[in-house]
Amino acid sequence: MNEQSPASASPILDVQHLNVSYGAFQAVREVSFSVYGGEIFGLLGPNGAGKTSTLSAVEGLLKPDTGTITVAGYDTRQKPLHARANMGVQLQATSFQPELTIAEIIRLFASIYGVNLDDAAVKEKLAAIDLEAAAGKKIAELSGGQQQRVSLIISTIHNPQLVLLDEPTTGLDPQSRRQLWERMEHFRNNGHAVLLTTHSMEEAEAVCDRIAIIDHGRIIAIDTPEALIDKHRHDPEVLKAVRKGKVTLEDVFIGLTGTAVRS
Ligand SMILES: Nc1ncnc2c1ncn2[C@@H]1O[C@H](COP(=O)(O)OP(=O)(O)OP(=O)(O)O)[C@@H](O)[C@H]1O
Repeated sequence: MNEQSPASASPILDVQHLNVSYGAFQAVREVSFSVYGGEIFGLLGPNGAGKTSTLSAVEGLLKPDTGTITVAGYDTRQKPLHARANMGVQLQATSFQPELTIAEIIRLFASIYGVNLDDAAVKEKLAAIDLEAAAGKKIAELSGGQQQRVSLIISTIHNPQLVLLDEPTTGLDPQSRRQLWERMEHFRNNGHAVLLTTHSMEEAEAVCDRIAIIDHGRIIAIDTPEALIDKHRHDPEVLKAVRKGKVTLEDVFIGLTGTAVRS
């Protein structure tokens, strides 16, 4: 497995031997991976594989049974506030105050993070995602894609080293999806680390520098999308999954995780 990234020597996110349970059910089993600065890392897996549980443990929303997680060198259990200050988490539109305008919401979150944003800075942030005209609107007045873009601005308002995105492009049209990809690439190119979950193999191939495939709570492969395709292109199960002659990441994914629909 390609555990090392050439981008940077010490990881911004380091997850080691993570185990997460809900009562007697173990959802995450011995999951270990690292995400480096200058890298977009994708967590892929069938429904119920344990992706959101892993992300929630990183975010500090649920307590792992065992394992260590460090963000920018801070252990999330020993130094939760330091770790939290170095990560940006994408919130759902329902988390935003419905009575406030977009500009007010951005200013509110900026003040929570101790970031001073004047009118011009808010305008600049909105302009960067083509939402200048939405400054005076309420969140419910925006489309799903526009809401996702606002959410991304807010999650990165404190310039965190790590950005965590749980299925950030689900339901977006190709234009909105590409704009979000560009924002992710912008963070990556500025040395930040991006961790995202996705069910889109096309997305993983297009933007992820490395991916981990997780199934039944365990990581079964970590590598660049290209290396995974190369390594598994002759596997019988992958060849069975090929649809139009050319082996894709989705064929490899199906080859490795099987065709059974998860309950
Ligand atoms: N709060 C909970 N209580 C009990 N079981 C849970 C809870 N949250 C998740 N699970 C179970 O843990 C397993 C992993 O769920 P998780 O949401 O992490 O998967 P996922 O890979 O994000 O799935 P999806 O792609 O469907 O979002 C699933 O079997 C799920 O039913």
